[in-house]
Parts: sequence; C-alpha cells; structure tokens
Amino acid sequence: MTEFEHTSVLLHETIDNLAPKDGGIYVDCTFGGGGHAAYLLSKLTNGTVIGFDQDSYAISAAQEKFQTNLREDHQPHLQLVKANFSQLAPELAKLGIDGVDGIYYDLGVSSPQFDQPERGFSYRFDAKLDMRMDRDQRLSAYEIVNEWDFNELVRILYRYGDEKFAKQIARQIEKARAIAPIETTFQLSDLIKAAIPAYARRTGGHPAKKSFQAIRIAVNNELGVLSESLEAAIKLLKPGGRISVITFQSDEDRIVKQLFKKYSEVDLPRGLPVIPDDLKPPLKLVNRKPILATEEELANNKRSHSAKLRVAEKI
Ligand SMILES: C[S@@+](CC[C@H](N)C(=O)[O-])C[C@H]1O[C@@H](n2cnc3c(N)ncnc32)[C@H](O)[C@@H]1O
Repeated sequence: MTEFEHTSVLLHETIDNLAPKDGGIYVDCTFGGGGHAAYLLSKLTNGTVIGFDQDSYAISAAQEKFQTNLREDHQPHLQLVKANFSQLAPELAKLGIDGVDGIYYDLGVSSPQFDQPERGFSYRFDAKLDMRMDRDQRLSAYEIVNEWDFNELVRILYRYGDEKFAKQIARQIEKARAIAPIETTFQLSDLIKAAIPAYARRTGGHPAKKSFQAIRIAVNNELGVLSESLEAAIKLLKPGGRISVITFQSDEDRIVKQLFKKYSEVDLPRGLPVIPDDLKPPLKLVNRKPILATEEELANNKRSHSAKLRVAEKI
C-alpha cells in the first residue's frame, strides 16, 4: 500500500464554493493525496472528477486509494491523468472534454514530497539535490545550483524566496562549486547558513527555508505554468462553472488575483445604457477578498498559515 499522508488545506471552502452539481465534470489540477477530490466525490451521486498530478508517486497512491471510484462503471467516476496542469486543455481534449463545470488548484508541494528524504526537497534530511515534482523532468535542483550563473541565482532567490541575502548566497554557491559540485541538501544548506550574517540567522525560521523554496519554484517552473493553465481553465469553464485556487506564496496569489481581475472587469465606452453580451466580462468574482484559514484550521495545520483561496464564476 502506498501511504500518502497530506492534510488538505481549506478543504470545505475550496469545494463548497464550487457549488458542485450532480452530473457535472470537475477537474482537480493538483490531486496529491486526493483529500479535496474525496470530499468533492462525497458531494456527488453521479458525475466525473478528473485528477491531474505530475508526480507519478501521487498517481500510483491514488490508483490504490480510489480503486472503487476509478472503475469504469462507478458513479461518481474518477479519472487520473499523470500530466502537468500546463497540459490541461490538450489532456482533456484526449478524453473528449471541451467544457467543465468546476476546476480547482491547491498549489505547491504535498507533505510526502517534503517528507520523503530521497525527493531532495527538504533541508531537514540529507539527500541528493533534486526537488522535481515530476521525476521524468530533466531539470533538477542539482543543475540549478551547479550550472545557473550568478545573476540567475540572485534573481530566483530574490523573486521566489524574498531572500534579502540573495547575492551573498549566490556568491557562496559560486565559490563552493568552483572547487567541487554541490551534491546534497545538507551541503547547500550549510553554504546558505555560512552566507547569511549571524545577526540575521538568529531571527526568523531556518536560514535555508527561503532559498529552498526559491529553488523549488524554479525547478518546477511553478509560476510560469500557473498563468498559462489558469487562462486555459477559464476558457474551459461552462457558464455558471466555478474556479477555486489556493495559493501559498505572494507571487502565486498575485498571478491569480490579476488574472481574475483581467477577466472580471471590462473597459466600457461611457454612457452605455445596456452592456451588450459580447462586451460583458467572462468572469465574476465570488469573493472579493481571499478566503483564509479559520482559527481552528490555523491551530491544526501549519501549511494553512500562508494559504489564500480565490474563487470566480464564468458568466
Ligand atoms: C498541495 S498538493 C495537493 C494536495 C491535495 N489537494 C490533497 O488534498 O491531498 C499539490 C500536488 O499538486 C501537484 N502539482 C503541483 N504543481 C503541478 C503541476 N504544475 N501540474 C500537475 N501537478 C502539480 C504536486 O505534485 C502535488 O502532488
């Protein structure tokens, strides 16, 4: 049995806000342990949920855990797709689907990805630098740390990690790899610690936290694939269909917020008495402000602290 322990964040808020309807087609873009999907399936007596994940480990764990729902004749039916959600439209087209009633994303990594030392995501375990969610992908943390030039390293550390000592860390990495390749998470974490001044190391969390997050986002091109996929998702939604997105990082949330804004507002010529249908925006916001975890969830799940949920509806 493949164990997959992951506590879902904003579980009810994400799914209830989709207002699921029997017979509908729903897409879970980040299936993981299937916590959100299990709750969605429990709300349907018939209909289809398509679960995407780029991690073959998540897909094989789901094949065991959701055996019943995966049976051809079972209602509600679950179908799994091992693919990046950047491939949303072409993968759904392969299944003959060109419109959906709801779609949701729970971004970032799952607990097993962090907690399995050999995945190389965590500074808590010593392992070969990796951080690929999709282990068929070529680019890993090893290449970024050992091959990307100083300016590229500084850019990702600043941009994806808000790391103010980005330059010092990139310099330390350059110095170390000139002698021998940086192979492991502990080697990288020690270099980061050495680059950060002692006064700064005494405050905040683990000194390598921001840099590890930044490198992970770069390895998996997390921000690049998000906008592309959200654009496709909005097109795929049927009128009245909804999209929920949980983000965990400010750049991610900004992408969702700006895209929802772009599609829910239109610049109309002044003085139009009635807005013609073809000028109406394609989306309306279900919640103006992002939904955050309740006090109870915050107390029980550390991952929920940075979570923000935004929901919109296709008009
Ligand atoms: C936070 S977990 C999802 C947890 C899930 N909602 C649950 O309740 O168990 C995120 C999952 O999405 C997957 N993922 C992240 N980015 C992806 C992408 N671009 N394409 C496909 N899967 C992705 C990861 O591999 C991981 O398994």
